[in-house]
Amino acid sequence: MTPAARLSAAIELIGTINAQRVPAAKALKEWGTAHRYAGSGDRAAISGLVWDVLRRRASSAWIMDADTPRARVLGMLRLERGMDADAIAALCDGGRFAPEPLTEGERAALTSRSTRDAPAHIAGDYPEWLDGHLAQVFGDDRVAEATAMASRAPLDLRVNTLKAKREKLLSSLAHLGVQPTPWSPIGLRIELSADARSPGIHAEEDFIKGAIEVQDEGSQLAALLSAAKPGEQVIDLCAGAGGKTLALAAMMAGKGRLIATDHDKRQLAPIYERLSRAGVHNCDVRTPKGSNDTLLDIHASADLVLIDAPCTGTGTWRRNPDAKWRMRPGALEVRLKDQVAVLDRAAALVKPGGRIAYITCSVLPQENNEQIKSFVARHPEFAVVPPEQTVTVLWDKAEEFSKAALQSPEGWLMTPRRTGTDGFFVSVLRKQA
Ligand SMILES: C[S@@+](CC[C@H](N)C(=O)[O-])C[C@H]1O[C@@H](n2cnc3c(N)ncnc32)[C@H](O)[C@@H]1O
Repeated sequence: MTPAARLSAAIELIGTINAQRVPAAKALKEWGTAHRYAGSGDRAAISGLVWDVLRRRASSAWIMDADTPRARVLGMLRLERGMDADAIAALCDGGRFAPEPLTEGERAALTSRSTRDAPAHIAGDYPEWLDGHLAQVFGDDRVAEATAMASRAPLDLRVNTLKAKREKLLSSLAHLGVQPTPWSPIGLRIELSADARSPGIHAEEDFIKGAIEVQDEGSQLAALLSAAKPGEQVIDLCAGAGGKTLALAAMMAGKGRLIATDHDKRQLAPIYERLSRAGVHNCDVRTPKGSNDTLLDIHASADLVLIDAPCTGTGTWRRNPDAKWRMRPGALEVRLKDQVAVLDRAAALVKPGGRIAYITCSVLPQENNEQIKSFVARHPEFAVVPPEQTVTVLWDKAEEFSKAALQSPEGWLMTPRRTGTDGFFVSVLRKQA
C-alpha cells in the first residue's frame, strides 16, 4: 500500500471506531482480517496512524475546526507528526486509493490554526470531566503533562537479575537498539518510531530463557521503591499477571518468602508460567477458591505488603490512548472503593515495624495522596515513610530523580513529562513497631 492508501485506510477506521463505538484494537484486528492483502508493514503503519489520532483526538479536531474522521487524521498529521500543509497535500492528491485533495478551508486551518486558545482539556487531549482532577495535581502545567501523557511510549524491558546482568543484555539485544533506561539500574529501552512493527520480544532467546520481561520503567521503579529485601516475608496482594511479583522476586534474590495473590483468579493465570520462566522458586501463589480468604493464616507477620492497586490507569494513557476517551466518572468511584478495601486488608497483614508499598498507575489525586491521607486517618498506627528516605534505593540517581518526580508528603508521582515513564504513584507506609 502507498502512504496515501494507508492514510485513507486510517480515515475509514477512525470513522468505524466513531460510528460503531468499538475499541480501537478490535476495529484494527477486524480491518486486518478483512484486508488480508495488507502486509505487516501496512498494518503497523495504519495502526500507528489510528493510535496517533486517538492520542490527539480533541486537539486535532480543534485545529481543523471540524470533528470528522478526515479532520482528525489531517489535524493529527500536523500536530503529532509535525507535517506542514504542503506535505499533507502531497499525500492527499486524490489519486487512486488516496484521500481527496485538501480544500481551501483545510489548507488554511493547517496553516494558521493552533491550540493556543483552546480550553485545557482540548489542548491536552483528555475528557473534560477530568480537568478539575488534573488541575488539582498539575495546576497550570496540566496541558503540558497531559500532552506528554498522550505521546508515544517506548518499549521498556526489565532485566531479571536472577538470571542475567544488564551489561550482557545490552550486547545480546543490540540488534533491537536497546539502551539503558535513565533511572532503573535494571531497565532497557527500545525507542519505537510511529510506523514501527512490534520488535517481537517474546521470540527473543533472552526472553524465552527468562532473562528479560516487558515492564515500563515506572513500574520497575515502583517495585524498587518498595525496598523488598532478601529474607523478608513479602505479600503481593494485587499480583494479577505478576509484573511486580517478578520484580520483587528478583530483589529478594531467591531468599525469603514471597506470597502472590489476587481476588480475581483469572488475572493470576499467567503468573505460573512467568515465575517458572524467570527461575523464581520462593513464590507461593495463592489462587482464590470461592469466597475463602487466601491469606487466613497470615496474622500481622509480613515485612512488606505491596499493593499494586486497582486504579483508573490514567498513567498508562500513552500506551492505550483509546482508554482515556472511554473512561467514565463511575469507574473512578468503583476504583476508589476497591483501593480502600485492599489498603484496609493490607493493614492487618503487616507486622509491627513492617511496611505497605501502595502503588497506582494513575495521576489522579483521589487515588493517590487523598487515598493515603484517609488511610492514615483510619489507621493511625501507620505513618508515611518520608519520600526522601524511600528514594535512596536509587543510589546515584536518587538526587536527580527527586528533582524530576513530583514529591508530596505522601509519596512520589512519576509522569511521562517528568520522568519519561508511565504515570506511577508510590507511597510507602510503616506500621508502628
Ligand atoms: C494494577 S492490577 C495488578 C497488576 C499486576 N500487579 C502486575 O504488575 O502485572 C490490579 C489488580 O488488583 C486486583 N484487585 C482488585 N481488587 C482487589 C482486592 N480487593 N483484593 C485483591 N486484589 C484486587 C485486580 O484483579 C487486578 O489484578
